[in-house]
Amino acid sequence: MSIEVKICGLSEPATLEAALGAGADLVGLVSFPKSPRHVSPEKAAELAALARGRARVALLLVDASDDLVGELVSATLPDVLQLHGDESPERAAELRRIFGREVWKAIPLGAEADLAAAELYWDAADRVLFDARPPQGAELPGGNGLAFDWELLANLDPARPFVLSGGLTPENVGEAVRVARAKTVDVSSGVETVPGVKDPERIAAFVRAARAAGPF
Ligand SMILES: O=C(O)c1ccccc1NCC(=O)[C@H](O)[C@H](O)COP(=O)(O)O
Repeated sequence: MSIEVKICGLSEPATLEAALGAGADLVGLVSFPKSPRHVSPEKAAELAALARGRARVALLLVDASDDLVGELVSATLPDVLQLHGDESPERAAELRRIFGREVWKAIPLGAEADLAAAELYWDAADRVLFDARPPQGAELPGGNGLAFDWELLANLDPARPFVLSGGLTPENVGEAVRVARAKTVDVSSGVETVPGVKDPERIAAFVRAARAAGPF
């Protein structure tokens, strides 16, 4: 099975097309106003329509209300709700039940002890997305371009459906996949020239490098 690739934080039709053309399996649309990748419901609807039938669409949410989730789901018809805030297992399960979408829960990893949090979500969510724990006081809960020690995942039950994320780049994704034994990878900063500006060549290079790394 080839490595599944998600390109996150797409905000313009041209770079979304670049991700689709590169063969991304999923595209991520961020709804978080503090993010340089934030898109309005209208822009998200435009981008999701371009992706439909060509890649799955993940909606990035941070402790969003039912009203906001409902507005965004109606606008984008996403395949995945990725929860990147402090959503509890109960909230994750509730959103999955209400909106009938796959739910991925982001778990910040800084040390081995952080893995325990993932155990709470394997039933409540469809996948756990391991991302680097942001520094204290960071503006963003994700999209920081920070990597964690991939060895932390080396002993994870390979049957667990997880996504490897955090500080990945075209240059390091191969090693990351092999060390973490990841089947799915996710990137945002590593395919940008400046925060929020995706680079088509780096997107293509990332997809190529990820595909070349698997299957292991
Ligand atoms: O990307 C953002 O700006 C963002 C903002 C708020 C919550 C989540 C966000 N991104 C979530 C993602 O899935 C990113 O791809 C993931 O955190 C990895 O980011 P990076 O380390 O920049 O590749």
